[in-house]
Amino acid sequence: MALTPLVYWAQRHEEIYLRVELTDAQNIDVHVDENVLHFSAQGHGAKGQNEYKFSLEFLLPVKPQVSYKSTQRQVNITVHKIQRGWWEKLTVQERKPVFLAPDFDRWLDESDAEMEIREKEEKRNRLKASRQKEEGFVSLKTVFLIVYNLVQFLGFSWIFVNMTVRLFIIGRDSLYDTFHTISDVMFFCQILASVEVLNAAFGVVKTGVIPTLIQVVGRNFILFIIFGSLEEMQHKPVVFFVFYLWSAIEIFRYPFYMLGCFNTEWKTLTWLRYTVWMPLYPLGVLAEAVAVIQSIPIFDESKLFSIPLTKVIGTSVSFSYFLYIYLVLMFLGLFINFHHLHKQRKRRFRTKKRKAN
Ligand SMILES: CCCCCCCCCCCCC[C@@H](O)CC(=O)SCCNC(=O)CCNC(=O)[C@H](O)C(C)(C)COP(=O)(O)OP(=O)(O)OC[C@H]1O[C@@H](n2cnc3c(N)ncnc32)[C@H](O)[C@@H]1OP(=O)(O)O
Repeated sequence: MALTPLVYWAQRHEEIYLRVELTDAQNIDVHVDENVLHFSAQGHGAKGQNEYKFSLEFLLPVKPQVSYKSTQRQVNITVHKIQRGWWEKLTVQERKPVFLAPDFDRWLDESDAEMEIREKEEKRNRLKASRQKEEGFVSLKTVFLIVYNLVQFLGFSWIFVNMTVRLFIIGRDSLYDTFHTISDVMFFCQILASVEVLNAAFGVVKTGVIPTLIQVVGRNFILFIIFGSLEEMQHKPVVFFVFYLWSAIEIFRYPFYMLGCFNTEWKTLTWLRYTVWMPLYPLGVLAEAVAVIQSIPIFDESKLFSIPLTKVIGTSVSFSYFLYIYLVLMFLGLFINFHHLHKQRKRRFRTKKRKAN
């Protein structure tokens, strides 16, 4: 004989929740027919293992589609009201069916339910607003990076093309006045490159702060201290080699970054960005080392940046001591950045290969 299970109910403005107390329910049949919910299942209820059944005629119209979920301990049924609203009671009968009781775990009165809706809506709005803010930030960041990379690309392209054309037209003589023709743009690009350290530090781009700092500080030291402060250095051919090697990588690196901002890739450019540094980096460090070595006697003679000591010792510490230390640091910097670039190259080509598989 079919028995009636215990049924607990609660409501929201749009739904009715029913909890049927049956463990390990099987052969469950739940449907709504002419606004009456019919339930039948086999399971373990108040009267042991048996077949359990019940019907409920709802107070107001509900949608015929019902959803239910059976767990080890109970069957949870959700019925959707056709019209949003708060019901005074669940069924049309005058007297509440004996097997039916409020589900106090889910029970809310009308004002609590409204509060719940409002809270949900507020949460949704907050989530939407934060997503919009994030999207706004992402697009602002992308515009900033595009402009930055474009300016650097134009600057370094101007340097590279200008030096190449001058080498072809003037020949070897062009090596001696590189600083006077190129340095203004180089100063501009290298000062601007300091932004890259901030980008790395604040997570604007996914890269390490140390390699970027080494790159920016290293180049600016050569540009401002070695070339910028010693007029004697400015006419030396080493300026040409340093500037040429610096700009030769940047004419690939910045357009590569720019395409990345548009989520686009040009394979040849990617290959050039992650390959050309291999010969250029050691050559660049070598050229910078030559410039530092050439500047040592000039600093010794001019005593520029030397540290005066007290009269007792009667001498000063030449800046060249710092330059010897710097030469060691340069090769340490070369090692760190070579390793970093090698890692970036492997990561780039490994992920590419994995995507292709
Ligand atoms: C701590 C104080 C130290 C004092 C040190 C004194 C010692 C100095 C020694 C100095 C030696 C320097 C010698 C040097 O000047 C010589 C030369 O430059 S010779 C010429 C050859 N040089 C080069 O090839 C190096 C060029 N430079 C670089 O590659 C970078 O500056 C470097 C930081 C070294 C490496 O770049 P990065 O880490 O950024 O690698 P990725 O390009 O793979 O980028 C990583 C991801 O970030 C995205 N990204 C980076 N920047 C941007 C950007 N501006 N816009 C958009 N996106 C960017 C990039 O797309 C990568 O993302 P994803 O992987 O998702 O694609």
